[in-house]
Amino acid sequence: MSTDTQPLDKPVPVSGLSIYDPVHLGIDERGYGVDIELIYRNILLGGEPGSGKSVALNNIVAHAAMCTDTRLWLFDGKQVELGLWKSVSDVFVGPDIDAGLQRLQELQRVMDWRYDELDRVRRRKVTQTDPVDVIVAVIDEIAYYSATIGSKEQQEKFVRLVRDLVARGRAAGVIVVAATQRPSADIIPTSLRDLFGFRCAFRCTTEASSDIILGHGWAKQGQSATHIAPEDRGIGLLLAEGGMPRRMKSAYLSDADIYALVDYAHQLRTTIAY
Ligand SMILES: Nc1ncnc2c1ncn2[C@@H]1O[C@H](COP(=O)(O)OP(=O)(O)OP(=O)(O)O)[C@@H](O)[C@H]1O
Repeated sequence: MSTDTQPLDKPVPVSGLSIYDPVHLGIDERGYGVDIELIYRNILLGGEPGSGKSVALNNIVAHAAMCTDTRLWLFDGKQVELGLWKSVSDVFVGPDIDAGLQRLQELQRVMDWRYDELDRVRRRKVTQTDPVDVIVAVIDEIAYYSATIGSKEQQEKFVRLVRDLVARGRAAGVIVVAATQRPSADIIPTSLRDLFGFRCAFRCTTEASSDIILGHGWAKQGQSATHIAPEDRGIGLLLAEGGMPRRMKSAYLSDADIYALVDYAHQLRTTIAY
């Protein structure tokens, strides 16, 4: 008889991931896994409605939720895209610009405080051995806060705060993951786009909008998300700083998968003090 079964009254041991581990996004055209090193980076995802941004985001959120060294801050204007993760998030902001601004300002203060601490101990960045949790801030959909709800002043403030977090957050352990279904110059100005180390363009209707996500000139070189067929949901061009866009298909997590992952993340976050 096997002796390695767990008595039912004993908690099942769980172990978590780290945000310093590569994050699995999907597979490329040759069938190789697409994993990204998100630590010290930010990622922007864009594409037309229904092109697969939220499915891709869920992979990143799933990884972050499984991490015992990560805080999850979710900003979801539609509430339901990231809503399944709400119970394991540390902060969840719905369609409320005041709450969005308040939380971003809080995050900015955390970042500034961390830089003061780094400066005090003469260090450049937080590392895995520091007793500091990385904060992953996921914003879906960025245009909802920057162009749809609130006053113009509030929208501009939201963009200013996001820009500052994307520009300065990385070394302080603040990672921004942002998605938009409106890849236009007013929503994603070049100065903001260029701060994202990873950019992923899902299907776009124009070469201009594909370039707004990936960077100017890629469409002319044949790298355009307009080439992705409308029925190819979940396929995108992933660009890593300094590289070539890589065609990939994101991994798909069904709602049932997400429920199971949320349960697991819940167990992790309540049994492992972090
Ligand atoms: N990687 C994938 N594998 C299989 N199906 C996918 C994949 N990505 C997307 N889909 C399908 O496409 C649908 C739309 O995807 P998703 O919700 O991610 O789009 P979106 O770009 O976030 O849309 P919106 O901008 O309207 O929020 C999904 O519900 C799913 O059926």
